[in-house]
Amino acid sequence: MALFTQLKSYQALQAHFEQAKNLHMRDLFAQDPERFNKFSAKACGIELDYSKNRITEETKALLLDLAREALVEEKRDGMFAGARINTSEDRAVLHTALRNKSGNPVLCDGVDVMPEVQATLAKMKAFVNEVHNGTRTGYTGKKFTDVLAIGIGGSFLGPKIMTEALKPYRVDGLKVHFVANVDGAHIHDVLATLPIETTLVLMSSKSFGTQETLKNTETAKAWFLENGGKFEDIAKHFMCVSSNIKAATEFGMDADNIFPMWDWVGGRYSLWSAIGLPIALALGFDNFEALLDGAYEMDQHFLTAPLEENVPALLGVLGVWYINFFGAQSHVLLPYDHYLRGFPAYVQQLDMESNGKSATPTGDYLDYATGPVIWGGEGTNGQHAFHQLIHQGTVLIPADFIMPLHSQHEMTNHHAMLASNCFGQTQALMQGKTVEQVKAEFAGKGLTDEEIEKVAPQKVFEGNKPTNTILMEKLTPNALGQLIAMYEHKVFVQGIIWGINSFDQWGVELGKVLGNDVLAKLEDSSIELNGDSSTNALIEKFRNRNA
Ligand SMILES: O=P(O)(O)OC[C@H]1O[C@](O)(CO)[C@@H](O)[C@@H]1O
Repeated sequence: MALFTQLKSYQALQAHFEQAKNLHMRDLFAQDPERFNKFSAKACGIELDYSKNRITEETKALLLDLAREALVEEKRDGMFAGARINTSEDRAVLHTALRNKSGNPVLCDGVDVMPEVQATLAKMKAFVNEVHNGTRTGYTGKKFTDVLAIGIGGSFLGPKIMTEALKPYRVDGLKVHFVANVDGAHIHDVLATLPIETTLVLMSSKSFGTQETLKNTETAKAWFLENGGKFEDIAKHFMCVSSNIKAATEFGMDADNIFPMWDWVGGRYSLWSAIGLPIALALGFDNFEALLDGAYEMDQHFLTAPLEENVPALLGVLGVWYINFFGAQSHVLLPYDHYLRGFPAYVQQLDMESNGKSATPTGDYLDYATGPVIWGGEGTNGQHAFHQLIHQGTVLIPADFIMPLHSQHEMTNHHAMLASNCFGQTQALMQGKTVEQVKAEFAGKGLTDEEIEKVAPQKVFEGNKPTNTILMEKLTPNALGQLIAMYEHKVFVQGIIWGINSFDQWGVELGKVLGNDVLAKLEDSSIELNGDSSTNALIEKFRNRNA
């Protein structure tokens, strides 16, 4: 397969870019009252307004040619059908099977994975219901009141952020707490609030080999044993989710307390598996099912909608337009919903761990940009902080504004005010403010021409800043499932266009290996310091910190 920049459609886009880069969206809107209708699309419950992008109909057609030439549709079908597209780990990529509601089999190496998926969902459901109705209790027979969920990365962000996002749907009587960081401060503070007799510890680690998670679980176990729990009570209080059943059993997990997952589920795509148990415990199994249903609906849209109306595909190619032609290096997510405030951090792992790559699966180094820096924060707070740079800074930052039309709490006029800020921001970013408008504002204020000349450029907004507005009726479990799956598929589309493997994460490995080497040296001062002078000096400082 040719590299992205060698594709015919890439060359066509490059030629088109030379004139498209000079267009201003202000003019494009003025010329065409139908622009919103032409550049908006619907995917199940999600509506995408992408009219405030620096594109024409020709740009859209050329970008979709690029997606077609890169074989996005064929590779999408391959992923859903269990092709081993994660080549460096020789794995299929089948998170979509975890929410497959079609009743059809999904084959991985000729074996249908659906019976195992369904059996695990049934086990999760039974477990969640037993915890909720009190038939599964702690060692003193009392109903569980708290869950301590331990995990990191994909075994933490999804469960934590989605539990937060769906706060209004939480069941009463069971609090879910998360610990990820190996900084002892995190688990210290959480354990201090937990009652031993009624706390369930749920450890999530696909590999069962992640240092932080193992350490935090050992600490939780020690806390349990030191505060009244007995060794024989551990099985009542400690559960885990892992694809490494052997390591989990060796660690002391009771075989019945292990929820399986599979190597064809990537960590950052795993909240749909038993990794999502904290979500199900916090919200009830029906709400977890609704999250899966929403993702399934988005899967169907991604699989069947023509690219011209395919929301994840459109988001994907628009990102490529800014990254590879305009040179954008970051992309900002701005949820105008307090409960979605953690969502940018979720998409940050999803996108950056997937597409932060610089070589192809066939061994070519890339000479073009791939995944951008993903960042963001909740609106309206960001408007009073970092939006300044998006409006008037020197770098181009495409933005996704995410806005539910209904609030979870219809407080007087709050929601109209929130929406007005969201829509007003995208309008300001698009149209900007010309120097003529600025000068007209000075008229009659008694300023000299010289003073006006000095101040005016600082008040000019260039505008022409691209934004997508992503609307949904309300942030329900179903809508959230759709939203997450939409971003998963956007990331997939971009990875295919760039010709990279979006499903491995070798970039995190070196740090883990060197971290273990350093730990040995910190714990045993007889080990010779044979690294670079900086790392040696830092280790020395730590070794001597009590001297
Ligand atoms: O679930 P595990 O195996 O503990 O891994 C946790 C996380 O670590 C990573 O490998 C990154 O360090 C992520 O991809 C993964 O989600």
